[in-house]
Amino acid sequence: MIKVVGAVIEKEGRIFCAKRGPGKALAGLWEFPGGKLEDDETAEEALVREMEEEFSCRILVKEKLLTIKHPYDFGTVELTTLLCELNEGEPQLSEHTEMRWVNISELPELGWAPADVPTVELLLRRL
Ligand SMILES: Nc1nc2c([nH]c(=O)n2[C@H]2C[C@H](O)[C@@H](COP(=O)(O)OP(=O)(O)OP(=O)(O)O)O2)c(=O)[nH]1
Repeated sequence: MIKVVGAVIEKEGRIFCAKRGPGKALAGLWEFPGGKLEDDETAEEALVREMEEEFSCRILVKEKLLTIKHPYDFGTVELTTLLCELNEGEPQLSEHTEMRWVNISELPELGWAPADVPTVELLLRRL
């Protein structure tokens, strides 16, 4: 099981979305930025670390949204999504090809990593 955490960062009704870079699993699909948990790390700690490493910004975790298992051909991912806000700095692009702040109602228009779809649906229901 590959444990992964993703940040649903909200600002004024928009959500921060990132497009996975080339040469990785699920390249070219949109995701909630984050990554794999390291040993002995909580989901919250992993997410704060990943946002600093990949986007050079500091986030504040507000609440857990959901945990879902998704079987891919390379293994099963257990994705936990956490609702967050930006605390310090603006996200800077590094490993991803593109980043966007998207209105919640427009989230379904992006091509999402399959494991992210239940979180997108949850956000739409909470509108
Ligand atoms: N970060 C992230 N990964 C996701 C999401 N949805 C989803 O299926 N995944 C999958 C893609 C990858 O197989 C795995 C996360 O790997 P990653 O490549 O982002 O993690 P990482 O930065 O720790 O990885 P690494 O390249 O250092 O090994 O989870 C999502 O919303 N965010």
